[in-house]
Amino acid sequence: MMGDVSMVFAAGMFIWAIFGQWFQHQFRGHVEMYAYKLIGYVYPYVQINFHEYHAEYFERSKAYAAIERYLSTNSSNRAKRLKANVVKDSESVVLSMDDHEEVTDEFNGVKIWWTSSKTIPQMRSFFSFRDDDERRFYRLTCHRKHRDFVTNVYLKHVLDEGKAIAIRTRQRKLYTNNKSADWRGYKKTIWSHIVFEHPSTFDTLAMDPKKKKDVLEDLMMFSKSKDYYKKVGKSWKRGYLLYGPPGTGKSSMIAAMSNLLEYDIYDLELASASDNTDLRKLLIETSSKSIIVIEDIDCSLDLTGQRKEKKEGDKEDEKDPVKKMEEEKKKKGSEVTLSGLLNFIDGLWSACGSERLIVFTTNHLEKLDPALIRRGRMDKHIEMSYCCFETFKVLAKNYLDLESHELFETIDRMLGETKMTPADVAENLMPKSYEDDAGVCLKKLIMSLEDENEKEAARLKALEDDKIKASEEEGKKKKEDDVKLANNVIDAKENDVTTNK
Ligand SMILES: Nc1ncnc2c1ncn2[C@@H]1O[C@H](COP(=O)(O)OP(=O)(O)OP(=O)(O)O)[C@@H](O)[C@H]1O
Ligand SMILES: [Mg+2]
Repeated sequence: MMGDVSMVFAAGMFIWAIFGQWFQHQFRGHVEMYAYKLIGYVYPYVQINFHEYHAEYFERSKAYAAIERYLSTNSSNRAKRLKANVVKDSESVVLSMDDHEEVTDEFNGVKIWWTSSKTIPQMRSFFSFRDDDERRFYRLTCHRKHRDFVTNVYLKHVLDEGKAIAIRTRQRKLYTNNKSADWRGYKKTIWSHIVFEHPSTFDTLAMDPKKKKDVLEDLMMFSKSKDYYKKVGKSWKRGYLLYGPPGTGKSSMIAAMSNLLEYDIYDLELASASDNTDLRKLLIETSSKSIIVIEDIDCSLDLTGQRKEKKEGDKEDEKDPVKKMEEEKKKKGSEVTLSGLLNFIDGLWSACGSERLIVFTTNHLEKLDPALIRRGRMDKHIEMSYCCFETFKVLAKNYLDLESHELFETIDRMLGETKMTPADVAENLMPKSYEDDAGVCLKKLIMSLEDENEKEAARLKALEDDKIKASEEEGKKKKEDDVKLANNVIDAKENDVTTNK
């Protein structure tokens, strides 16, 4: 009997030895699970962690960055220990919560606790991409009963606020694709940039008030129409064509647009883009909330010419592919074609970003290919023209702080007769010495206008003289021709007479 018992016991020990570990593991798992459940019943709070880096992404988490911004603005005055950071590319200092600091936020009567923490991994990975492997995270704690409110409403509010703060505090940039400024250390960047600070605004921009209001409303409408564009199935972008003589404020208008909407500017030099693929790469690298500018589009490339050239050369190319290769090799500089540019503006790739303006400027509207400026590509055509009295009044207000003056009437009349660009008017209105008061500046402008008037009159007279001279010469030539013809007829008759004899 004892023998049987000991055998059963030994077998039990044997089975335990084999499965014990497994049982232990399972058992511990169960205990932990129930412990958490128990804590769940007793501990009424929910915690959510937001890590700075996700395992599979090298990029910093956008949510973490947004929370950081939100907390630094909303709670940095409440936290006792702060961390100061100098924002890259700027001189401003941004304060944020220090590690292991806790702040309380209240939203719609709901209390939320935020702590900032970090974990240091036990084993540092051998191939570490980042300098320090500390994993920072923000931990949100809220009451269990507010869980849905916090995850659905509060977090959205935090992320939206964080995004808005980033836009408010960011410095706008002016990018260029000029090749000479292309190299940064070891890494080639397609766009290089400087901080954009241009003082031009819609207040300082002188143009017909009606036109200005129209442009302003158009821009504001665009910036608020995200949902509308989605509804109608259009990508959220808009094309503006600014045309007019040099010095009428086209570039100033672009700066004013950027200042109004707080968009970055990408100044695209078509001649620096080597081909259509390069152009596409440039497009992909632009960010949302930006203005892509191509200045003097008529001079940038002979786009129409290139297209015609290709059409004419097509048959030849088919005949002789070697010749084609040679020609291509010979071609230096940019190979951007009109179709490449059209694709850039509204091809499939152009939809990869959102909230973008594309602005073309030109001095010669008539030189542009109609396909390039049709509505849908260049949705709004804005003419910047010579200075009229309304334009002058804005300039007088800006440059001389003047709303009315006895000389205004004369200037009004003269501007009606003479064409002068706002740039020239502005130059005349600018005081050149400390003694120059408003009256002196206005007189200077009147003198300039008179000069221009005289020049214009002289030009017109010269034109008229040329015309008269040309018609006189034509008349003279006609007379000479008539005489020659008459002489020829007489000669012919005389010849007839002698032969008949
Ligand atoms: N409409 C305007 N309102 C205010 N200032 C203007 C205006 N037009 C020109 N100016 C002044 O003249 C200068 C030149 O203007 P701007 O560079 O904007 O002209 P543009 O139309 O871009 O000329 P271009 O065709 O040669 O590029 C600006 O610095 C600005 O001070
Ligand atoms: Mg310009």
